[in-house]
Amino acid sequence: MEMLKKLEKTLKKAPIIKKGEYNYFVHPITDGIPLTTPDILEEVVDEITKRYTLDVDKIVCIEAMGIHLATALSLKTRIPFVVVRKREYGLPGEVAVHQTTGYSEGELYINGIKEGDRVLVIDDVVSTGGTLLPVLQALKKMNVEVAKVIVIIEKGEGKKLVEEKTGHKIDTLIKVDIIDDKIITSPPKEA
Ligand SMILES: O=P(O)(O)OC[C@H]1O[C@H](OP(=O)(O)OP(=O)(O)O)[C@H](O)[C@@H]1O
Ligand SMILES: Nc1nc2[nH]cnc2c(=O)[nH]1
Repeated sequence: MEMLKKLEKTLKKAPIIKKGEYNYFVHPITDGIPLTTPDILEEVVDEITKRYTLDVDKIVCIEAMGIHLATALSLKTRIPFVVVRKREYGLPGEVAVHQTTGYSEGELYINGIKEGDRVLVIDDVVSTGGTLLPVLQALKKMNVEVAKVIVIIEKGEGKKLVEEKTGHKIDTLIKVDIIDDKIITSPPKEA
Protein backbone atom coordinates (compact mmCIF):
# COMPACT_ATOMS: atom_id res chain seq x y z
CA MET A 1 0.00 0.00 0.00
CA GLU A 2 3.00 2.27 -0.60
CA MET A 3 0.89 4.88 -2.39
CA LEU A 4 -1.97 5.26 0.10
CA LYS A 5 0.03 5.99 3.25
CA LYS A 6 -2.43 8.39 4.86
CA LEU A 7 -5.46 6.27 4.03
CA GLU A 8 -3.85 3.13 5.44
CA LYS A 9 -2.47 4.83 8.56
CA THR A 10 -5.77 6.51 9.47
CA LEU A 11 -7.82 3.37 8.76
CA LYS A 12 -5.63 1.28 11.07
CA LYS A 13 -6.49 3.60 13.95
CA ALA A 14 -10.13 4.23 13.06
CA PRO A 15 -12.59 3.74 15.94
CA ILE A 16 -15.13 0.96 15.61
CA ILE A 17 -18.71 1.39 16.80
CA LYS A 18 -21.42 -1.25 17.04
CA LYS A 19 -24.56 -0.69 15.02
CA GLY A 20 -26.57 -3.60 16.35
CA GLU A 21 -24.37 -6.57 15.52
CA TYR A 22 -22.58 -4.65 12.76
CA ASN A 23 -19.00 -3.49 13.32
CA TYR A 24 -18.80 -0.02 11.79
CA PHE A 25 -15.45 1.74 11.41
CA VAL A 26 -15.50 5.54 11.53
CA HIS A 27 -13.13 7.34 9.16
CA PRO A 28 -12.79 10.77 7.51
CA ILE A 29 -13.25 9.34 4.00
CA THR A 30 -16.41 7.41 4.93
CA ASP A 31 -17.88 9.66 7.59
CA GLY A 32 -16.33 13.11 7.37
CA ILE A 33 -15.19 12.76 10.97
CA PRO A 34 -13.06 13.27 12.98
CA LEU A 35 -11.43 15.51 10.34
CA THR A 36 -11.27 15.15 6.57
CA THR A 37 -8.01 16.83 5.54
CA PRO A 38 -7.30 18.02 1.99
CA ASP A 39 -4.23 15.75 2.10
CA ILE A 40 -6.19 12.54 2.58
CA LEU A 41 -8.77 13.52 -0.02
CA GLU A 42 -6.00 14.42 -2.45
CA GLU A 43 -4.15 11.14 -1.79
CA VAL A 44 -7.28 9.20 -2.73
CA VAL A 45 -8.18 11.12 -5.90
CA ASP A 46 -4.54 11.28 -7.03
CA GLU A 47 -4.34 7.49 -6.71
CA ILE A 48 -7.57 7.09 -8.69
CA THR A 49 -6.35 9.29 -11.55
CA LYS A 50 -2.95 7.57 -11.46
CA ARG A 51 -4.44 4.08 -11.70
CA TYR A 52 -7.34 4.61 -14.07
CA THR A 53 -8.16 6.45 -17.28
CA LEU A 54 -11.57 7.98 -16.81
CA ASP A 55 -13.11 8.52 -20.26
CA VAL A 56 -16.71 9.03 -19.14
CA ASP A 57 -19.38 11.70 -19.59
CA LYS A 58 -20.34 11.87 -15.90
CA ILE A 59 -19.21 10.78 -12.46
CA VAL A 60 -22.11 9.19 -10.56
CA CYS A 61 -21.88 9.16 -6.77
CA ILE A 62 -24.27 8.05 -4.06
CA GLU A 63 -25.43 10.30 -1.21
CA ALA A 64 -23.91 10.95 1.24
CA MET A 65 -20.35 9.79 1.54
CA GLY A 66 -19.64 9.55 -2.15
CA ILE A 67 -20.24 13.28 -2.69
CA HIS A 68 -16.91 14.65 -1.45
CA LEU A 69 -15.09 12.02 -3.52
CA ALA A 70 -17.03 12.96 -6.66
CA THR A 71 -16.40 16.65 -5.95
CA ALA A 72 -12.64 16.24 -5.56
CA LEU A 73 -12.44 13.96 -8.61
CA SER A 74 -14.60 16.31 -10.70
CA LEU A 75 -12.41 19.31 -9.87
CA LYS A 76 -9.32 17.32 -10.84
CA THR A 77 -10.65 15.72 -14.03
CA ARG A 78 -13.16 18.46 -15.07
CA ILE A 79 -15.74 15.64 -15.50
CA PRO A 80 -19.15 16.72 -14.14
CA PHE A 81 -20.91 14.66 -11.48
CA VAL A 82 -24.42 13.57 -10.55
CA VAL A 83 -25.59 12.54 -7.08
CA VAL A 84 -27.93 9.61 -6.51
CA ARG A 85 -29.97 11.19 -3.71
CA LYS A 86 -31.84 9.92 -0.68
CA ARG A 87 -34.52 12.44 -1.54
CA GLU A 88 -37.37 11.95 -4.03
CA TYR A 89 -37.77 14.77 -6.57
CA GLY A 90 -40.49 13.34 -8.79
CA LEU A 91 -38.70 14.74 -11.84
CA PRO A 92 -39.57 13.08 -15.18
CA GLY A 93 -37.68 9.80 -15.56
CA GLU A 94 -36.71 9.56 -11.90
CA VAL A 95 -35.77 6.00 -10.92
CA ALA A 96 -36.16 4.76 -7.32
CA VAL A 97 -33.74 2.18 -5.92
CA HIS A 98 -34.12 0.27 -2.65
CA GLN A 99 -30.90 0.41 -0.61
CA THR A 100 -30.00 -1.92 2.26
CA THR A 101 -26.84 -1.90 4.36
CA GLY A 102 -25.73 -3.86 7.41
CA TYR A 103 -27.49 -1.36 9.63
CA SER A 104 -30.08 0.58 7.59
CA GLU A 105 -32.34 0.61 4.58
CA GLY A 106 -34.04 3.22 2.49
CA GLU A 107 -34.74 4.58 -0.97
CA LEU A 108 -32.31 6.18 -3.36
CA TYR A 109 -33.44 8.28 -6.33
CA ILE A 110 -31.65 8.53 -9.67
CA ASN A 111 -32.04 11.77 -11.65
CA GLY A 112 -29.82 13.50 -14.20
CA ILE A 113 -28.60 10.35 -15.92
CA LYS A 114 -29.97 9.34 -19.30
CA GLU A 115 -29.87 6.36 -21.65
CA GLY A 116 -26.55 6.23 -23.48
CA ASP A 117 -24.58 8.15 -20.83
CA ARG A 118 -21.13 6.64 -20.22
CA VAL A 119 -20.48 6.92 -16.49
CA LEU A 120 -18.07 6.18 -13.66
CA VAL A 121 -19.84 5.06 -10.47
CA ILE A 122 -17.87 5.97 -7.34
CA ASP A 123 -18.55 5.34 -3.66
CA ASP A 124 -16.61 5.38 -0.41
CA VAL A 125 -17.11 1.81 0.82
CA VAL A 126 -18.69 -1.47 -0.28
CA SER A 127 -19.58 -3.84 2.55
CA THR A 128 -22.72 -5.96 2.00
CA GLY A 129 -23.14 -4.62 -1.55
CA GLY A 130 -26.71 -3.62 -0.71
CA THR A 131 -26.19 -0.09 -1.99
CA LEU A 132 -24.04 -0.60 -5.07
CA LEU A 133 -25.86 -3.65 -6.44
CA PRO A 134 -29.33 -2.11 -6.85
CA VAL A 135 -27.83 1.12 -8.21
CA LEU A 136 -25.85 -0.78 -10.87
CA GLN A 137 -28.90 -2.91 -11.71
CA ALA A 138 -31.03 0.25 -12.13
CA LEU A 139 -28.42 1.90 -14.38
CA LYS A 140 -28.33 -1.23 -16.55
CA LYS A 141 -32.13 -1.14 -16.90
CA MET A 142 -31.81 2.52 -17.89
CA ASN A 143 -29.36 1.53 -20.66
CA VAL A 144 -26.65 3.64 -19.05
CA GLU A 145 -23.11 2.50 -19.87
CA VAL A 146 -21.23 1.97 -16.60
CA ALA A 147 -17.65 2.15 -17.86
CA LYS A 148 -16.04 1.92 -14.42
CA VAL A 149 -16.95 1.28 -10.80
CA ILE A 150 -14.53 2.58 -8.16
CA VAL A 151 -15.02 2.13 -4.42
CA ILE A 152 -12.29 3.39 -2.10
CA ILE A 153 -12.64 0.79 0.66
CA GLU A 154 -13.81 -2.81 0.38
CA LYS A 155 -15.01 -4.63 3.48
CA GLY A 156 -16.73 -8.00 3.74
CA GLU A 157 -18.13 -9.92 0.78
CA GLY A 158 -20.06 -7.14 -0.95
CA LYS A 159 -17.49 -6.51 -3.68
CA LYS A 160 -17.51 -10.19 -4.72
CA LEU A 161 -21.31 -10.35 -4.62
CA VAL A 162 -21.72 -7.25 -6.78
CA GLU A 163 -19.09 -8.46 -9.28
CA GLU A 164 -20.79 -11.84 -9.57
CA LYS A 165 -24.30 -10.43 -9.92
CA THR A 166 -23.50 -7.60 -12.33
CA GLY A 167 -20.42 -8.77 -14.23
CA HIS A 168 -18.79 -5.42 -13.41
CA LYS A 169 -15.27 -5.33 -12.01
CA ILE A 170 -15.36 -3.27 -8.81
CA ASP A 171 -12.02 -1.47 -8.50
CA THR A 172 -11.09 -0.66 -4.90
CA LEU A 173 -8.05 1.05 -3.36
CA ILE A 174 -7.79 -0.82 -0.05
CA LYS A 175 -9.37 -3.74 1.81
CA VAL A 176 -10.44 -3.51 5.45
CA ASP A 177 -11.17 -6.45 7.76
CA ILE A 178 -12.34 -6.02 11.33
CA ILE A 179 -11.02 -8.93 13.38
CA ASP A 180 -11.39 -9.01 17.19
CA ASP A 181 -12.27 -5.32 17.14
CA LYS A 182 -9.06 -4.51 15.28
CA ILE A 183 -8.83 -3.06 11.78
CA ILE A 184 -6.58 -4.96 9.38
CA THR A 185 -5.82 -3.32 6.05
CA SER A 186 -4.58 -5.14 2.97
CA PRO A 187 -4.36 -4.60 -0.79
CA PRO A 188 -7.63 -5.06 -2.68
CA LYS A 189 -8.66 -8.67 -3.16
CA GLU A 190 -8.40 -9.15 -6.93
CA ALA A 191 -10.92 -11.68 -8.22
O1 LIG B 1 -22.15 -2.16 0.82
P1 LIG B 1 -23.18 -1.58 1.80
O2 LIG B 1 -23.45 -2.52 2.93
O3 LIG B 1 -24.38 -1.08 1.10
O4 LIG B 1 -22.47 -0.34 2.52
C1 LIG B 1 -21.90 0.68 1.77
C2 LIG B 1 -22.73 1.95 1.86
O5 LIG B 1 -22.88 2.37 3.23
C3 LIG B 1 -22.75 3.78 3.30
O6 LIG B 1 -23.95 4.41 2.89
P2 LIG B 1 -25.05 4.94 3.95
O7 LIG B 1 -26.25 5.24 3.17
O8 LIG B 1 -25.12 4.00 5.11
O9 LIG B 1 -24.41 6.19 4.60
P3 LIG B 1 -24.01 7.62 4.11
O10 LIG B 1 -25.26 8.40 3.92
O11 LIG B 1 -23.15 8.09 5.23
O12 LIG B 1 -23.23 7.44 2.83
C4 LIG B 1 -21.68 4.06 2.29
O13 LIG B 1 -21.69 5.42 1.89
C5 LIG B 1 -22.01 3.11 1.15
O14 LIG B 1 -22.86 3.73 0.22
N1 LIG C 1 -17.93 4.39 7.77
C1 LIG C 1 -18.46 3.21 7.42
N2 LIG C 1 -19.39 3.16 6.46
C2 LIG C 1 -19.90 1.94 6.18
N3 LIG C 1 -20.85 1.60 5.27
C3 LIG C 1 -21.02 0.27 5.36
N4 LIG C 1 -20.21 -0.26 6.30
C4 LIG C 1 -19.51 0.77 6.82
C5 LIG C 1 -18.52 0.86 7.86
O1 LIG C 1 -18.13 -0.11 8.50
N5 LIG C 1 -18.04 2.11 8.11
